[in-house]
Amino acid sequence: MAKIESLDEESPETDERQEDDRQLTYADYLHLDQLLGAQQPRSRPVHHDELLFIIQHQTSELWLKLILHELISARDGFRNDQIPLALKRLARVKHIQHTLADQWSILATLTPSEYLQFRDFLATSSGFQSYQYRAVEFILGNKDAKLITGFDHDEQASAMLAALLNSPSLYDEFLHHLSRQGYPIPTAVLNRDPTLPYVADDRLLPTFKIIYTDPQQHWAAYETCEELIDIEDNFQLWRFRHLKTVERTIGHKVGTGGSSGVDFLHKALDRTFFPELYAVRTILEPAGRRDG
Ligand code: HEM
Ligand SMILES: N[C@@H](CC(=O)c1ccccc1NC=O)C(=O)O
Repeated sequence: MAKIESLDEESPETDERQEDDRQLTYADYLHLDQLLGAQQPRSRPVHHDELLFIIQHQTSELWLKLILHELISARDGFRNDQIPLALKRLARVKHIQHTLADQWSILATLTPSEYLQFRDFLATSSGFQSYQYRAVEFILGNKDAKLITGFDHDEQASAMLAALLNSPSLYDEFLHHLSRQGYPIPTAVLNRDPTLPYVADDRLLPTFKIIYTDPQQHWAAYETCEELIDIEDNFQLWRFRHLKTVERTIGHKVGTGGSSGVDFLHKALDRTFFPELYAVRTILEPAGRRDG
């Protein structure tokens, strides 16, 4: 993951760093000059509300960066059978997701009339080109190799997306973990091509039914399944709030990214990352009526 793991690549030797530390200020540490210099409205004359639009997106990208960092670590946790660590990571992801969902109310103060006054200056740029958003979708299992080609001009983004496309998703690693714990997981699921979108497999349902029918006996697996459901639930809330914000701002106009806009975003709501965790709800029965 080029972007994530290169954070300390350029750390100076210890002596040099101690020298620097004596003068380190708040602004230095946080690179505020770069951070606060990165809001550059394109509208002319500059429209008052473009700053809101830019900051809403930049803060979203910062939180997406942290979500990705935590999800990669959670996936490692599953891979190494470290469930408490994975759950710790997912707990933080859920808090960030709440912040991201709540933050839509700030953008909702942007009226259609205001947005239209600077929308043309955005030209063909679109949230569709957010590679960190795509990376989060990939690690959660919503893979689509076609979507990588849009980032050919950005070597680091392409490398990160290719790495995530070609490696198992969070859910793939969870299923491998369950298999190592002795839960029956079909070989076809364990050996699936990780570059393809995950496809629901009903043969997993008996395993999840066992876990959900007797949580006390299967607590770690049960708790983890529910954490994953929370993550998907929160993700869907973000998608829904995005859709409703888009609807109140541009109605059914086509998007700057060339899509149909609201209708396109509506279809994304049908995507599920963990299909069997939802499907198991339908086949659950009250305790005492356990047929297996
Ligand atoms: C008034 C504000 C916004 C409007 C009108 C808007 C509109 C749209 C539209 C129409 C699309 C479909 C692609 C296209 O044709 O452009 C889209 C996609 C997208 N937008 Fe926004 N958006 C807004 C704010 C945001 C914000 C704040 C974010 C945060 C990062 C965001 C992230 C995304 C992402 C990630 C996609 C791709 C979704 C997918 O592929 O499933 N958008 N947006
Ligand atoms: N797709 C939006 C434009 C838009 O929202 C946007 C433009 C540039 C950077 C981020 C954006 N946000 C989400 O799509 C539109 O059609 O108005």
